Amino acid sequence: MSVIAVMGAGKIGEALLSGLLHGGRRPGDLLFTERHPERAAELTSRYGVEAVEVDEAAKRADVLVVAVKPQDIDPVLVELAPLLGPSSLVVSLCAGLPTALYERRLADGVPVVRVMPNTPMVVGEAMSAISPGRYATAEHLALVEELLACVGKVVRVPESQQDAVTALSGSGPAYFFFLVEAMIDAGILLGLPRAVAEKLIIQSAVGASKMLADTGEHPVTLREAVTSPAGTTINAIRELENHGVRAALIAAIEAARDRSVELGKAHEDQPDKR
Ligand SMILES: NC(=O)C1=CN([C@@H]2O[C@H](COP(=O)(O)OP(=O)(O)OC[C@H]3O[C@@H](n4cnc5c(N)ncnc54)[C@H](OP(=O)(O)O)[C@@H]3O)[C@@H](O)[C@H]2O)C=CC1
Ligand SMILES: O=C(O)[C@@H]1CCC=N1
Repeated sequence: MSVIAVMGAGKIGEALLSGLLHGGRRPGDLLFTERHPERAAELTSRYGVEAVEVDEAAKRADVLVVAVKPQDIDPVLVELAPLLGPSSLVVSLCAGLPTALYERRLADGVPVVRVMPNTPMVVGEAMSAISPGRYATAEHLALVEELLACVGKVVRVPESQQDAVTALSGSGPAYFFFLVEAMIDAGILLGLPRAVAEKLIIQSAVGASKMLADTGEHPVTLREAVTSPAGTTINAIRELENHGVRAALIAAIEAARDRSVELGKAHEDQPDKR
């Protein structure tokens, strides 16, 4: 089985470690790098996974998963450049960063797969989209797909769609959490105890998600089934439309896509390997 090293065990890096362990990977097949010793010790005691230095990760791992913030990528690439060759596999989870950035900065032939996952990985319900760089083969892509299938669903997309994917499903869980938060606030306004409002809304979100996933029905059909003639729901829908919620969501997701593009361009002034 491949050894996987996660570089940068923050929110998504930890979600990946924990998701892979839940999905049946053994702690001995996983490694991570982390710059704060206390955080490294905490993760090792929680998951039984070894923290290593970058050179050790590059030596021992078949797959190096880069999970640092896009703003932190430059020193990571400088560190990795002398350590990796065509037999390595780099998997980038970083929003906005194109595979071409890695290819410019690492040795010729180092295969890179760009992935946009999301945090439901911690409960085995990630949505990940994967795209190969110029040196990644069908086998590399299949390996990454198999790895991510342990922690949720996987789709293959052309890399040109990754900024849109990032805005839609990478950030997507945050939009749902935001809606849930706002709906709980509405319950408080209507005089419900907070614990009751939370229970009502969270279970409604779980039920609605399950209907979307299990029935195969279009969201419009499912919404229409809730919306009785001259009933309560249509009054709420009219207010949502009056307040431009649909347009706000479209504009929000477009802004997230634009930021992803911007994050990718921020490294263009760094020197290439030659
Ligand atoms: N959070 C999410 O929902 C998603 C995030 N992503 C992507 O995943 C990446 C990580 O995001 P997220 O987990 O939210 O961010 P975090 O800041 O939580 O995690 C990044 C981690 O990388 C560490 N780090 C930075 N530089 C190094 C280094 N040189 N060596 C080792 N560790 C390092 C950071 O340490 P320190 O604390 O010292 O900064 C931090 O622990 C980003 O590129 C993001 O675009 C993708 C999909 C979803
Ligand atoms: O907010 C971000 O930049 C990261 C990428 C997608 C989700 N979180």
